Amino acid sequence: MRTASIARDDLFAPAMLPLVEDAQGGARYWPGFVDPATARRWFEALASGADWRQARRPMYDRIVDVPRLLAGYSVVALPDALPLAEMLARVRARVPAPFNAIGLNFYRDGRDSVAMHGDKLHALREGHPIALVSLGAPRRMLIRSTADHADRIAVDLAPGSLLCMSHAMQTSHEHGIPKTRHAAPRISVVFRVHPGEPSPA
Ligand SMILES: O=C(O)CCC(=O)C(=O)O
Ligand SMILES: [Fe+2]
Repeated sequence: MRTASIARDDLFAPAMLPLVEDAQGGARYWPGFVDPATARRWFEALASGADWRQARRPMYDRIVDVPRLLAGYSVVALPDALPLAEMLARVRARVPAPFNAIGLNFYRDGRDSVAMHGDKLHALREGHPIALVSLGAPRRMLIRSTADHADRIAVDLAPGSLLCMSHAMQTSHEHGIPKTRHAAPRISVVFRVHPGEPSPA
């Protein structure tokens, strides 16, 4: 397993780290996408102001809580009280895609997680990437090849970082945030291009 971990104050840290290569840009990671004060301000505003909900899903013969809180917004109806329009503009300046949907995940502690998965292709417009901003405490993401699970990368997603994953990678690879012993709260904000929704100009 390769591990991509970069200290925030590492003067020699690269601005962008390629994690996976493919014809659509693969996975690229910007550890210092925004400054720490901005990342803190975004975290506080979203933690207290987003419309968090506890989703439930069937697992075998039971209904269980999804192990994290979720929120979601269309970019045509962003609440003024949240910094999502500002975040969208910053993300689009780095990753120019017509993002029209924003999904948020709240990992309250180390027990919250997301299982290894590829994002659902029917919910993504062909050819467009996914951009993911991390806020709050760092958490480790695992990325592995769907064909060869031993081919794995671990990246410690830092607050204020941006991870961009190609559309093609949602079938060639899986990603997830495993449970961990100790973790302070983290929010991830995921920008996607949904097929059925209007896109901004
Ligand atoms: O929280 C993360 O960094 C990953 C979230 C994710 O994979 C998803 O929302 O599909
Ligand atoms: Fe995902």
